[in-house]
Amino acid sequence: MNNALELDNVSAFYGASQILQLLNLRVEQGKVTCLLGLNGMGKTTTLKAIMGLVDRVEGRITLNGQPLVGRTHLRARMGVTLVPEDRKVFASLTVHENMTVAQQLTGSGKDFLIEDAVRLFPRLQERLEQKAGTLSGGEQQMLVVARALLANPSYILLDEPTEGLAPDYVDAIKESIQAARSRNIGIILVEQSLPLALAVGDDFYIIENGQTIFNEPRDAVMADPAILEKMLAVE
Ligand SMILES: Nc1ncnc2c1ncn2[C@@H]1O[C@H](COP(=O)(O)OP(=O)(O)OP(=O)(O)O)[C@@H](O)[C@H]1O
Repeated sequence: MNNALELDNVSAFYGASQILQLLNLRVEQGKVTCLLGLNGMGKTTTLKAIMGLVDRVEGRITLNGQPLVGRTHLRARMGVTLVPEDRKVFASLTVHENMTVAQQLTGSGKDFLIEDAVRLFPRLQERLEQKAGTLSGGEQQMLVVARALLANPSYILLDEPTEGLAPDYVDAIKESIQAARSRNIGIILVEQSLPLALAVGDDFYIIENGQTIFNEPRDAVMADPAILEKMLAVE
C-alpha cells in the first residue's frame, strides 16, 4: 500500500482568487514534512485544501491511495487531523473532557491514550479538571496538540504550532512531534522557525506563490550549505 498523503497538481481557490497553483506535495506516514515559505505564500491554504476548507480545489488529493474528498469531518474520519493556528479549545469543558471528545473523533484505533497525553504534557496532568478556557496560551496549545494525538489519526497537520510560545512549551511540542512520528503518524509542519524545522524534519518544501519551488530531504539539506541558504531566506 502507498502510505502517503499526496497532493498532485492541486489548485485551490477562495472565491475567484486562485491561491494554490498546481502544487505537488508528498508526505509519508512516520515522517515529518516541513512547509516553509514567506508570509502569504499559501502554506495555511495547503493545509486547508487537504481538509476541504477552501472554496474549490482542482487536482488530486489522496490518502494512502484513496481520494481524500468530501466534507471536513469525513476527511478527519479518514485519518487526517488539522491543528490550526488559532488554538481553539472547548473553553467551557475541562481539559479531561476536551481530551475525551477528541478520542471520539476518528474512531480509528485507540493507540494514544489520555495517560500518554499527560506523560507527554505533565502540565496538563495537574490541570485535568480545570476549564480549558482558563489555561494559559501555551497550555492551550499543548491541549490542542494532545487532542490531535488522541484522535489517533494517520496524519497530523500542524500550522505554526510554536508561534509565540516560551522555550519550555516549544520543547514539549518538539517532543510531541517526535512521539507522533514514532507512532507512524505522518506530519505536515508549517513552521517559521528554521531551528525547530531542522530539529524534527525529514523532508523540506518551500512554497512560493502557491507552488512548491523546492523539495529536499534532510540529508541533502545537511550536506549542502547552498540549500540551507535558500531555507534561511524564507525564514
Ligand atoms: N479566506 C480567504 N479568502 C481570500 N483570500 C485568502 C483567504 N485566506 C487566505 N487568503 C489569501 O491567500 C494567500 C495565502 O494565504 P495563506 O494563509 O495560505 O499563506 P501562508 O503562507 O500560510 O502565510 P502566513 O505565514 O502569513 O500564514 C494570501 O494572499 C491570503 O491573503
